[in-house]
Amino acid sequence: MAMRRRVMDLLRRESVFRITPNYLVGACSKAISQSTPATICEETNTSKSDMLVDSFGRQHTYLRISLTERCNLRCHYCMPSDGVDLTPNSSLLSSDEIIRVANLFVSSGVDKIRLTGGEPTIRKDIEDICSRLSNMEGLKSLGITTNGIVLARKLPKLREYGLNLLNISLDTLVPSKFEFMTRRKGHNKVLEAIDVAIDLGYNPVKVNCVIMRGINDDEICNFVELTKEKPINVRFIEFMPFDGNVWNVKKLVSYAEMFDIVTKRFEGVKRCQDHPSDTAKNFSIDGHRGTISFITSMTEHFCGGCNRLRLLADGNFKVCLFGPSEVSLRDPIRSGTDDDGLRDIIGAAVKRKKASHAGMFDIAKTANRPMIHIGG
Ligand SMILES: Nc1nc2c(ncn2[C@@H]2O[C@H](COP(=O)(O)OP(=O)(O)OP(=O)(O)O)[C@@H](O)[C@H]2O)c(=O)[nH]1
Ligand SMILES: C[S@@+](CC[C@H](N)C(=O)[O-])C[C@H]1O[C@@H](n2cnc3c(N)ncnc32)[C@H](O)[C@@H]1O
Ligand code: SF4
Ligand code: SF4
Repeated sequence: MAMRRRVMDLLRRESVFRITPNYLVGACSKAISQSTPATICEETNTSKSDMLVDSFGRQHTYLRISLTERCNLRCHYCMPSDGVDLTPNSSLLSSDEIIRVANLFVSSGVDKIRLTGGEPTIRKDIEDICSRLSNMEGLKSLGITTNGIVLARKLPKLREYGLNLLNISLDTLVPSKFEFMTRRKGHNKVLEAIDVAIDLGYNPVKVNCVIMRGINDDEICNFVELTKEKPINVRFIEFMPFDGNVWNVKKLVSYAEMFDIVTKRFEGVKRCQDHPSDTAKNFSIDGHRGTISFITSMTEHFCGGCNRLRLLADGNFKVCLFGPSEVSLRDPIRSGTDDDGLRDIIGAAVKRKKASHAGMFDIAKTANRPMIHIGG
């Protein structure tokens, strides 16, 4: 039975990955480019549906799926110091439920899915989920955002199962600071994961770095230095407020300030052409193999080009990272609602999406979930 499923998987994958079957991409030789999603799937004729267009005309094509509320780290900026309430396992979406919901989105025009969490790599059925998602007709990119702790070991298989976008979070190059920021050990494992990802051909490997004043703002130039030799994209992220993360405007280092720090030290910093739905403002630096970016959610939001929706591990659907409103898809699924009924619920929530977030001071006062529940 297992063998039959594997053969069926391979056959299906071959028919989806007609341009470059993923398992035929040479392990080290061929880059998995984030800008050429054709390496994972050819263009399909998936129709875009009104369900995913909001009242401001934004078409949502990117679904972030949180696979778990659990994590093997405890980052101060994400996880409240006294932990979070965990949803009982029976109330989390099963892999079949995730695939059913993802299918609804992909058949309505979503072409990019990112897995997140908590820490998505600790979910036991992650390989099965990746394999089933990457086989979906119409899905062009399947990504993950991960802390990298167990990635070096798991990445070859995940890549084989269709994972073609990789963002790894690393906030410091100093091991003792890593232990302070994450309340756990493992700095060397994250560095190893970045190198394994480069060797496997992910290009660029995106490195997410949340900058907090007095904690790691002194390392900005060291991270930029890293892009000289490594083909990575270091993304400096403005610290954002979420429930329990003791955000404070004094700890926020703005895009303007970070940019100033970088350009005072490095010459030849040039703005790249960004995609309208990018979260990041991207820059190349003369003579560097890698690039740098800034994610400016607080001081220069990018809501006008927003194409993102979120499915949380407990089955709640969230149309905005900072919007408190959520609607359960799990409950209707478990009470027998058919696909049309689910589409109605999703479409109505999308239509209620606001034009932009409320501004950093209002966000800081609004009840939302802890970041670890939302997944970024
Ligand atoms: N304000 C805002 N921030 C976001 C959104 N999506 C992601 N982020 C933040 O951007 C940072 C990086 O998130 P990632 O998980 O790497 O996702 P991404 O930036 O969409 O990644 P790419 O697909 O590589 O562009 C995190 O701090 C996220 O919380 C969004 O829709 N709005
Ligand atoms: C919530 S994590 C989940 C995925 C995975 N555990 C990881 O850390 O990459 C997703 C992203 O959100 C970022 N993040 C978490 N809390 C944040 C905050 N308060 N402000 C800005 N980014 C944050 C993390 O650095 C990470 O890149
Ligand atoms: S940022 Fe990621 S690694 Fe850190 S606590 Fe949150 S979910 Fe875990
Ligand atoms: S804050 Fe909300 S509207 Fe703005 S980019 Fe993020 S998810 Fe989209």
